[in-house]
Amino acid sequence: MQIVRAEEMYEWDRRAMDEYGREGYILMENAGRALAGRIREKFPKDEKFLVLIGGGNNGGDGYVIARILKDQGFDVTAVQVVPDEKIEGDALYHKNVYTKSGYDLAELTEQEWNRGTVVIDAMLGIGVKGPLRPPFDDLVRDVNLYGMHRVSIDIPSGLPADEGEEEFEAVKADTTFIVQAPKLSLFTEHTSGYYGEAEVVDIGLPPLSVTDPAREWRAEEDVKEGYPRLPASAHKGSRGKGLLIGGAQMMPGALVMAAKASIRSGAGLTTAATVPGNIPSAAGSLPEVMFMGTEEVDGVISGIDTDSLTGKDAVAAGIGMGRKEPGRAVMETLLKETKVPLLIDADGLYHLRFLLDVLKEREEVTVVTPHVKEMADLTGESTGEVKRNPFSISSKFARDYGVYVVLKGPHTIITAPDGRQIVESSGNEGLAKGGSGDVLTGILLTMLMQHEHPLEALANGCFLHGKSAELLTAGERTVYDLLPTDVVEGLSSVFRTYIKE
Ligand SMILES: NC(=O)C1=CN([C@@H]2O[C@H](COP(=O)(O)OP(=O)(O)OC[C@H]3O[C@@H](n4cnc5c(N)ncnc54)[C@H](OP(=O)(O)O)[C@@H]3O)[C@@H](O)[C@H]2O)[C@@H](O)CC1
Ligand SMILES: Nc1ncnc2c1ncn2[C@@H]1O[C@H](COP(=O)(O)OP(=O)(O)O)[C@@H](O)[C@H]1O
Ligand SMILES: [K+]
Repeated sequence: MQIVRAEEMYEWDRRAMDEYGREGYILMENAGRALAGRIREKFPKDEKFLVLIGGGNNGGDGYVIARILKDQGFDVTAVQVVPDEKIEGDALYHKNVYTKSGYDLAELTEQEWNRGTVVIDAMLGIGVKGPLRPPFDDLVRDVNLYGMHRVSIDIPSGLPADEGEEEFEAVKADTTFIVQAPKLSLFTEHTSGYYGEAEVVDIGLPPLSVTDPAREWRAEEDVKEGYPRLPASAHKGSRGKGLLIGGAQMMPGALVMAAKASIRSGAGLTTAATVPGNIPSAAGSLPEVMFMGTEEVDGVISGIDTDSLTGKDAVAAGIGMGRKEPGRAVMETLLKETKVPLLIDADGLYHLRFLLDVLKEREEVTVVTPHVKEMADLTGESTGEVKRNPFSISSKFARDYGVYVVLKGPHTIITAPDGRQIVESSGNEGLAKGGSGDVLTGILLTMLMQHEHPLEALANGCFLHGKSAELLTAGERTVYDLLPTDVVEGLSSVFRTYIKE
């Protein structure tokens, strides 16, 4: 499903009209009808609806919804919250249809606020600009104040559609029925909560690609389709030989979790390279994994035998590695000498910020997997800026350095060097625990070895990781007690439910 900026949504609508011969008022009828259909399915007939209608096309959708719900016998009070001269074009057409149907408009009184049980917010859509002007400033506050179930049409009124906006006041919706395609603000941290439960409603616009390069929200079905099959003739070489490098003396756990995740997610053979002191205990808990000692200074990795890179299908480095000086040279060697896909995570990202010129020179596939803070450190932006602009900041970094970026969070944004983006939303707050990222690294290492296209590999890996958490917390675990090691074990159910033929 395409994710759009406001201007791309307008472009989609414009092309539907200008190039595909669809009339604007018919598109609005279709939109309102589809939205009313979802409202009807969601709410019982004894609800009392208060429809608030603004002065643009969002209000036009509101007129259609109010009419259709009334046609079908629902208890609806409709209020136009702007003066008559503000209603124009397709919205005016539908206002006329509404009034010719014999339906009234009401004044917004205390009584109406108290009578309604569901408020339909069709005041402002993606056309909102700047701080709210009267009467919307008070109306938005009132909608949030009264105890009705709040249903926003397309977008909670006042909320920006795109990323980047810092100051706004908006309806805090319980439910948002998004028109045709999700907007960027559904995925950014400071705005996504305003949508409440969000559902995208297909209003029947012709399928046109309006985002270039593509920006896509992953659906579960896409995962199965793009997942490489495991033939009966598979052997360990064909499933991938991976190398994981990390783990300082005080941090052996990260590497153990990543290695376990790597073999559980299907790697043929995983080798873990770490400081020699960690090997006896780690090897005891992971009999399927091969271990290799690195050079060591002060308990951290200070060098790696580059022969160990030969014969590998992918390499992941940086987890639990520590931030001491010797790590930087190790990362530099890896960037220069790894001729297969190289994934860099955690402390590896810390060192990477001093090696950006080396990164730029590197020609083979490189993946970085930062969370927001690591992304901020890599780019020199503040964490606030990264949170507000995750799409554009990821995209710029990916293009500038020719890398794949996995910006982790509740909605993980995966960007290819050409700017294509996939949003993976599986997972839940149970994953907000030290070690979740290490598990993801192990899974992604395996995915990179088994998929033809890195973008697909990364999206599928994030799906396995997130879905494992979801399935576990739907069953025996809760978001409170879920452990990263559980997520590794939970991979079996994800494969059984979503991947297996
Ligand atoms: N066209 C499409 O692609 C499709 C559009 N569709 C639907 O149309 C919606 C977009 O409609 P839109 O473009 O008419 O804008 P919209 O959100 O109604 O706002 C404009 C109104 O808001 C006002 N206003 C703005 N800022 C304000 C502020 N700060 N404070 C106060 N007022 C402010 C502005 O007032 P003005 O500046 O003119 O005084 C004007 O009256 C979209 O969300 C979806 O629901 C779908 O049906 C199908 C595809
Ligand atoms: N609230 C959340 N909802 C969904 N996924 C989450 C949430 N919090 C964290 N995650 C996921 O958990 C992982 C955490 O990675 P990271 O921040 O590197 O953790 P750590 O460094 O502690 O291992 C990422 O894949 C991220 O997408
Ligand atoms: K709205």
